[in-house]
Amino acid sequence: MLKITNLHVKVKKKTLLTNINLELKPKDLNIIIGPNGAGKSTLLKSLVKVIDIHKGNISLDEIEFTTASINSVSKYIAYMAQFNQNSNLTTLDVLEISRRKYSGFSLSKHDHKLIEDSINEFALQKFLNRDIDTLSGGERQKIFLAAAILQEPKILLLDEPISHLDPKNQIEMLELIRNKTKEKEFITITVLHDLQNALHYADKIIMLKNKEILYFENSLNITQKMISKLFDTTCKLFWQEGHPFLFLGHSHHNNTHNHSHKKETNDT
Ligand SMILES: Nc1ncnc2c1ncn2[C@@H]1O[C@H](COP(=O)(O)OP(=O)(O)OP(=O)(O)O)[C@@H](O)[C@H]1O
Repeated sequence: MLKITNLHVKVKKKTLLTNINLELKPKDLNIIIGPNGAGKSTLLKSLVKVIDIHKGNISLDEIEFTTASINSVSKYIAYMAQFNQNSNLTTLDVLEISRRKYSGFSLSKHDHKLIEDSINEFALQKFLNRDIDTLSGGERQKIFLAAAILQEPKILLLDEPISHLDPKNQIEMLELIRNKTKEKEFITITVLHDLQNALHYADKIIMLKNKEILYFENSLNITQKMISKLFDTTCKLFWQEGHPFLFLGHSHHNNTHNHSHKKETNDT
Protein backbone atom coordinates (compact mmCIF):
# COMPACT_ATOMS: atom_id res chain seq x y z
CA MET A 1 0.00 0.00 0.00
CA LEU A 2 1.24 3.47 -0.94
CA LYS A 3 0.10 5.91 1.71
CA ILE A 4 0.21 9.65 1.15
CA THR A 5 -0.80 11.60 4.23
CA ASN A 6 -1.43 15.31 4.47
CA LEU A 7 1.04 16.10 1.67
CA HIS A 8 1.85 19.75 1.00
CA VAL A 9 4.25 20.87 -1.72
CA LYS A 10 5.69 24.36 -1.96
CA VAL A 11 8.29 25.74 -4.36
CA LYS A 12 9.83 28.92 -3.00
CA LYS A 13 6.75 30.47 -1.44
CA LYS A 14 4.25 29.15 -3.96
CA THR A 15 1.96 26.31 -2.85
CA LEU A 16 1.66 23.65 -5.59
CA LEU A 17 -0.22 20.95 -3.67
CA THR A 18 -2.15 21.05 -0.45
CA ASN A 19 -3.59 18.45 1.89
CA ILE A 20 -3.21 15.40 -0.39
CA ASN A 21 -4.37 12.13 1.20
CA LEU A 22 -4.39 8.88 -0.76
CA GLU A 23 -4.13 5.15 -0.10
CA LEU A 24 -3.25 3.21 -3.25
CA LYS A 25 -3.17 -0.56 -3.64
CA PRO A 26 -1.05 -2.92 -5.77
CA LYS A 27 -2.79 -4.08 -8.98
CA ASP A 28 -4.74 -0.81 -9.23
CA LEU A 29 -4.43 1.52 -12.21
CA ASN A 30 -5.02 4.99 -10.75
CA ILE A 31 -5.54 7.73 -13.31
CA ILE A 32 -5.17 11.42 -12.41
CA ILE A 33 -7.37 13.81 -14.35
CA GLY A 34 -7.82 17.55 -13.94
CA PRO A 35 -7.35 20.97 -15.56
CA ASN A 36 -4.02 22.33 -16.76
CA GLY A 37 -1.90 23.55 -13.88
CA ALA A 38 -3.92 21.64 -11.25
CA GLY A 39 -0.82 19.90 -9.88
CA LYS A 40 -0.98 16.48 -11.58
CA SER A 41 2.69 16.34 -12.67
CA THR A 42 3.73 17.90 -9.37
CA LEU A 43 2.12 15.02 -7.48
CA LEU A 44 4.14 12.46 -9.48
CA LYS A 45 7.32 14.52 -9.09
CA SER A 46 6.87 14.77 -5.33
CA LEU A 47 6.56 10.97 -5.10
CA VAL A 48 9.80 10.46 -6.99
CA LYS A 49 11.45 13.34 -5.07
CA VAL A 50 12.17 15.52 -8.06
CA ILE A 51 10.25 18.16 -6.09
CA ASP A 52 10.67 18.49 -2.32
CA ILE A 53 7.82 17.86 0.06
CA HIS A 54 7.03 20.76 2.35
CA LYS A 55 4.88 18.83 4.82
CA GLY A 56 3.26 15.41 5.12
CA ASN A 57 4.20 11.81 4.77
CA ILE A 58 4.70 9.23 2.00
CA SER A 59 5.25 5.56 2.76
CA LEU A 60 5.20 2.26 0.87
CA ASP A 61 4.26 -0.51 3.32
CA GLU A 62 6.89 -0.10 6.06
CA ILE A 63 9.24 1.93 3.91
CA GLU A 64 9.31 5.61 4.74
CA PHE A 65 9.80 7.69 1.59
CA THR A 66 9.61 11.08 3.26
CA THR A 67 13.08 10.90 4.79
CA ALA A 68 14.67 8.52 2.25
CA SER A 69 17.16 9.67 -0.37
CA ILE A 70 16.23 10.01 -4.03
CA ASN A 71 18.41 6.96 -4.78
CA SER A 72 16.73 4.66 -2.31
CA VAL A 73 13.26 5.76 -3.42
CA SER A 74 14.13 5.14 -7.07
CA LYS A 75 14.63 1.42 -6.29
CA TYR A 76 10.90 1.15 -5.85
CA ILE A 77 9.65 3.62 -8.44
CA ALA A 78 9.78 3.80 -12.24
CA TYR A 79 8.91 7.27 -13.49
CA MET A 80 8.16 8.24 -17.07
CA ALA A 81 8.19 12.02 -17.22
CA GLN A 82 6.01 14.13 -19.53
CA PHE A 83 9.03 15.45 -21.38
CA ASN A 84 11.86 12.98 -21.69
CA GLN A 85 15.31 14.34 -22.11
CA ASN A 86 17.05 13.20 -25.23
CA SER A 87 20.44 11.59 -25.26
CA ASN A 88 22.73 9.67 -27.57
CA LEU A 89 21.33 6.31 -26.57
CA THR A 90 19.92 3.66 -28.85
CA THR A 91 16.61 1.94 -28.12
CA LEU A 92 18.47 -1.17 -26.94
CA ASP A 93 20.62 0.98 -24.58
CA VAL A 94 17.48 2.45 -23.01
CA LEU A 95 15.98 -1.00 -22.47
CA GLU A 96 19.21 -2.43 -21.06
CA ILE A 97 19.72 0.48 -18.69
CA SER A 98 16.31 -0.20 -17.19
CA ARG A 99 17.52 -3.63 -15.95
CA ARG A 100 20.81 -2.36 -14.50
CA LYS A 101 19.34 -1.51 -11.12
CA TYR A 102 19.02 -5.27 -10.65
CA SER A 103 22.12 -6.59 -12.37
CA GLY A 104 24.63 -3.76 -12.72
CA PHE A 105 26.57 -3.74 -16.00
CA SER A 106 26.47 -7.45 -16.80
CA LEU A 107 22.87 -8.36 -17.44
CA SER A 108 21.66 -11.85 -16.53
CA LYS A 109 19.92 -14.39 -18.77
CA HIS A 110 16.70 -13.43 -17.04
CA ASP A 111 17.25 -9.74 -17.90
CA HIS A 112 17.90 -10.59 -21.56
CA LYS A 113 14.73 -12.68 -21.66
CA LEU A 114 12.66 -9.83 -20.18
CA ILE A 115 14.16 -7.37 -22.68
CA GLU A 116 13.41 -9.73 -25.56
CA ASP A 117 9.80 -10.14 -24.39
CA SER A 118 9.43 -6.38 -24.07
CA ILE A 119 10.80 -5.83 -27.61
CA ASN A 120 8.14 -8.21 -28.90
CA GLU A 121 5.31 -6.79 -26.81
CA PHE A 122 6.03 -3.22 -27.83
CA ALA A 123 7.03 -4.14 -31.42
CA LEU A 124 10.40 -2.39 -31.08
CA GLN A 125 12.44 -4.68 -33.37
CA LYS A 126 12.99 -2.14 -36.09
CA PHE A 127 14.13 0.62 -33.70
CA LEU A 128 16.66 -1.35 -31.66
CA ASN A 129 19.84 0.14 -33.07
CA ARG A 130 18.39 3.54 -33.82
CA ASP A 131 19.44 6.54 -31.78
CA ILE A 132 16.27 7.49 -29.85
CA ASP A 133 16.77 11.17 -30.76
CA THR A 134 15.98 10.24 -34.37
CA LEU A 135 12.65 8.56 -33.57
CA SER A 136 9.18 10.09 -33.72
CA GLY A 137 7.45 11.26 -30.54
CA GLY A 138 5.15 8.23 -30.53
CA GLU A 139 7.98 5.75 -31.13
CA ARG A 140 9.98 7.30 -28.30
CA GLN A 141 6.97 7.24 -25.98
CA LYS A 142 6.59 3.48 -26.53
CA ILE A 143 10.26 2.89 -25.76
CA PHE A 144 10.18 4.89 -22.51
CA LEU A 145 7.01 3.07 -21.49
CA ALA A 146 8.64 -0.30 -22.25
CA ALA A 147 11.69 0.77 -20.22
CA ALA A 148 9.59 1.91 -17.24
CA ILE A 149 7.73 -1.43 -17.15
CA LEU A 150 11.00 -3.38 -17.56
CA GLN A 151 12.20 -1.87 -14.29
CA GLU A 152 9.55 -3.99 -12.50
CA PRO A 153 8.96 -1.30 -9.88
CA LYS A 154 6.56 -1.42 -6.96
CA ILE A 155 5.20 1.94 -8.12
CA LEU A 156 4.82 2.90 -11.78
CA LEU A 157 4.39 6.62 -12.45
CA LEU A 158 3.46 7.68 -15.99
CA ASP A 159 2.97 11.32 -16.92
CA GLU A 160 0.82 11.49 -20.08
CA PRO A 161 2.32 8.28 -21.51
CA ILE A 162 0.17 8.17 -24.66
CA SER A 163 0.00 11.84 -25.69
CA HIS A 164 2.01 11.27 -28.91
CA LEU A 165 0.40 7.98 -29.94
CA ASP A 166 -2.24 7.46 -32.62
CA PRO A 167 -5.66 6.17 -31.45
CA LYS A 168 -4.92 2.48 -32.07
CA ASN A 169 -1.57 2.67 -30.30
CA GLN A 170 -3.18 4.60 -27.42
CA ILE A 171 -5.66 1.79 -26.81
CA GLU A 172 -2.96 -0.88 -27.12
CA MET A 173 -0.68 0.91 -24.67
CA LEU A 174 -3.48 1.50 -22.14
CA GLU A 175 -4.45 -2.19 -22.35
CA LEU A 176 -0.82 -3.11 -21.82
CA ILE A 177 -0.41 -0.72 -18.86
CA ARG A 178 -3.56 -2.14 -17.29
CA ASN A 179 -2.54 -5.78 -17.86
CA LYS A 180 1.00 -5.24 -16.54
CA THR A 181 -0.35 -3.46 -13.47
CA LYS A 182 -2.42 -6.57 -12.63
CA GLU A 183 0.19 -9.15 -13.63
CA LYS A 184 3.19 -7.52 -11.93
CA GLU A 185 1.17 -6.07 -9.04
CA PHE A 186 2.29 -2.50 -9.67
CA ILE A 187 0.73 0.46 -7.95
CA THR A 188 0.30 2.50 -11.11
CA ILE A 189 -0.44 6.23 -11.23
CA THR A 190 -0.95 7.75 -14.66
CA VAL A 191 -1.78 11.30 -15.72
CA LEU A 192 -4.16 11.37 -18.67
CA HIS A 193 -6.05 14.14 -20.44
CA ASP A 194 -8.29 11.78 -22.42
CA LEU A 195 -11.27 11.42 -20.08
CA GLN A 196 -13.03 8.69 -22.01
CA ASN A 197 -9.97 6.45 -21.92
CA ALA A 198 -9.32 7.41 -18.30
CA LEU A 199 -12.78 6.26 -17.22
CA HIS A 200 -12.59 3.13 -19.34
CA TYR A 201 -9.19 1.88 -18.17
CA ALA A 202 -8.80 3.17 -14.61
CA ASP A 203 -9.63 1.24 -11.48
CA LYS A 204 -9.57 4.49 -9.53
CA ILE A 205 -9.81 8.09 -10.68
CA ILE A 206 -7.98 10.86 -8.83
CA MET A 207 -9.52 14.24 -9.66
CA LEU A 208 -7.14 17.12 -8.98
CA LYS A 209 -8.26 20.73 -9.08
CA ASN A 210 -6.58 23.86 -7.71
CA LYS A 211 -3.80 21.93 -5.94
CA GLU A 212 -6.24 19.66 -4.10
CA ILE A 213 -7.99 16.32 -4.50
CA LEU A 214 -11.58 16.99 -5.47
CA TYR A 215 -12.60 13.32 -5.65
CA PHE A 216 -10.89 9.92 -5.37
CA GLU A 217 -13.34 7.29 -6.60
CA ASN A 218 -13.73 3.98 -8.38
CA SER A 219 -14.07 4.85 -12.05
CA LEU A 220 -17.54 3.26 -12.18
CA ASN A 221 -18.73 5.68 -9.51
CA ILE A 222 -17.73 8.80 -11.43
CA THR A 223 -20.71 10.96 -12.34
CA GLN A 224 -21.19 13.74 -14.88
CA LYS A 225 -21.69 16.14 -11.94
CA MET A 226 -18.17 15.36 -10.68
CA ILE A 227 -16.63 15.96 -14.10
CA SER A 228 -18.62 19.19 -14.54
CA LYS A 229 -17.26 20.41 -11.22
CA LEU A 230 -13.71 19.38 -12.10
CA PHE A 231 -13.59 21.24 -15.42
CA ASP A 232 -16.19 23.96 -14.78
CA THR A 233 -18.18 22.92 -17.82
CA THR A 234 -21.33 21.02 -18.64
CA CYS A 235 -20.90 17.29 -19.09
CA LYS A 236 -22.95 14.37 -20.35
CA LEU A 237 -21.74 10.90 -19.39
CA PHE A 238 -23.34 7.56 -20.15
CA TRP A 239 -22.13 3.98 -20.29
CA GLN A 240 -22.90 1.47 -23.00
CA GLU A 241 -21.62 -2.11 -22.98
CA GLY A 242 -18.96 -1.16 -20.45
CA HIS A 243 -17.73 1.84 -22.46
CA PRO A 244 -18.09 5.40 -21.17
CA PHE A 245 -19.28 8.09 -23.56
CA LEU A 246 -18.52 11.60 -22.51
CA PHE A 247 -19.42 14.98 -23.99
CA LEU A 248 -18.08 18.16 -22.49
CA GLY A 249 -19.61 21.56 -23.15
CA HIS A 250 -22.68 19.77 -24.50
CA SER A 251 -25.38 22.20 -25.54
CA HIS A 252 -28.64 21.77 -27.44
CA HIS A 253 -28.37 25.35 -28.72
CA ASN A 254 -25.23 24.59 -30.65
CA ASN A 255 -26.27 22.66 -33.73
CA THR A 256 -23.14 23.29 -35.83
CA HIS A 257 -22.38 19.60 -35.96
CA ASN A 258 -25.94 18.60 -36.95
CA HIS A 259 -25.85 21.25 -39.62
CA SER A 260 -22.66 19.95 -41.23
CA HIS A 261 -23.97 16.39 -41.00
CA LYS A 262 -27.14 17.45 -42.86
CA LYS A 263 -25.06 19.11 -45.55
CA GLU A 264 -23.07 15.91 -46.02
CA THR A 265 -26.23 13.81 -46.52
CA ASN A 266 -27.70 16.40 -48.89
CA ASP A 267 -24.59 16.27 -51.01
CA THR A 268 -24.80 12.55 -51.52
N1 LIG B 1 9.27 24.33 -10.07
C1 LIG B 1 8.17 25.11 -10.11
N2 LIG B 1 8.24 26.40 -9.71
C2 LIG B 1 7.15 27.20 -9.72
N3 LIG B 1 5.92 26.80 -10.14
C3 LIG B 1 5.80 25.53 -10.56
C4 LIG B 1 6.91 24.62 -10.57
N4 LIG B 1 6.49 23.44 -11.04
C5 LIG B 1 5.18 23.60 -11.32
N5 LIG B 1 4.77 24.84 -11.04
C6 LIG B 1 3.40 25.38 -11.20
O1 LIG B 1 2.53 24.55 -10.45
C7 LIG B 1 1.29 24.39 -11.11
C8 LIG B 1 1.01 22.91 -11.31
O2 LIG B 1 1.92 22.39 -12.30
P1 LIG B 1 1.81 20.91 -12.84
O3 LIG B 1 2.86 20.73 -13.85
O4 LIG B 1 1.79 19.99 -11.68
O5 LIG B 1 0.35 20.96 -13.49
P2 LIG B 1 -0.44 19.84 -14.27
O6 LIG B 1 -1.72 19.61 -13.54
O7 LIG B 1 0.42 18.65 -14.52
O8 LIG B 1 -0.75 20.62 -15.63
P3 LIG B 1 -0.82 20.21 -17.20
O9 LIG B 1 -2.14 19.52 -17.38
O10 LIG B 1 -0.80 21.55 -17.85
O11 LIG B 1 0.37 19.36 -17.53
C9 LIG B 1 1.40 25.18 -12.41
O12 LIG B 1 0.79 26.43 -12.23
C10 LIG B 1 2.90 25.32 -12.62
O13 LIG B 1 3.20 26.53 -13.32
